[in-house]
Amino acid sequence: MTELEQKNQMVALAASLFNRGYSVGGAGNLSCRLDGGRFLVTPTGSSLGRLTAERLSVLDSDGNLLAGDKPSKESVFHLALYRKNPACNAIVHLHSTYLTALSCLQGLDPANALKAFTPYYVMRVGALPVIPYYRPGHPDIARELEARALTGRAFLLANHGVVVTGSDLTDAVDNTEELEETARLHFILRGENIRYLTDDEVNDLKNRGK
Ligand SMILES: O=C(CO)COP(=O)(O)O
Ligand SMILES: [Zn+2]
Repeated sequence: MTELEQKNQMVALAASLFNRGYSVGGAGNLSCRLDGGRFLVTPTGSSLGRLTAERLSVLDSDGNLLAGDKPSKESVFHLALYRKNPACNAIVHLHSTYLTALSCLQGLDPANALKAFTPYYVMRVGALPVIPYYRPGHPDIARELEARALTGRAFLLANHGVVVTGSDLTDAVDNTEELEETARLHFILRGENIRYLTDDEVNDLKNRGK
């Protein structure tokens, strides 16, 4: 894909998320790797529904702005995840409704906030570790994510939202949609007697991939 195609893809996927209610206002940010060790990040304060290719931020690996508007205040944690995990090529951060609701609950298992009850959750995400609360843009979010970068594909930011990685931007978006749907089902099924997948069933899915 050319750089312009990557930019146009980010604009289109962000608009698709916005138009289906996965983000509201100026919340959330997306990023992906570009060639030459550079990164494409959504500008700070921008609505995911109204991005333009020319204004997307292009950063070097130290976070210096090479082109476009001022980058997301969360670009520090995006860059930390890329630095630590070479398999991560794209990141989606959202305040989507059901995952954010989940992030506000007391007593979540810090190792996994969502126990598996459907196969696609296991195949795309697997587990959802919880990062303690820090204000948006706080540098310690990057430190916490970096420490867990190799242990999973998605992370719940307490009282804030979610961070989801992928092998490319469409993969990261697909992982995010699957995860948000799983959180929605979690709330729909609250109070019901759920049959969770067994450890054997989960391991069988992990060995097969997507
Ligand atoms: O979700 C956000 C902060 O956590 C949005 O911040 P930015 O507008 O700087 O990307
Ligand atoms: Zn946020």
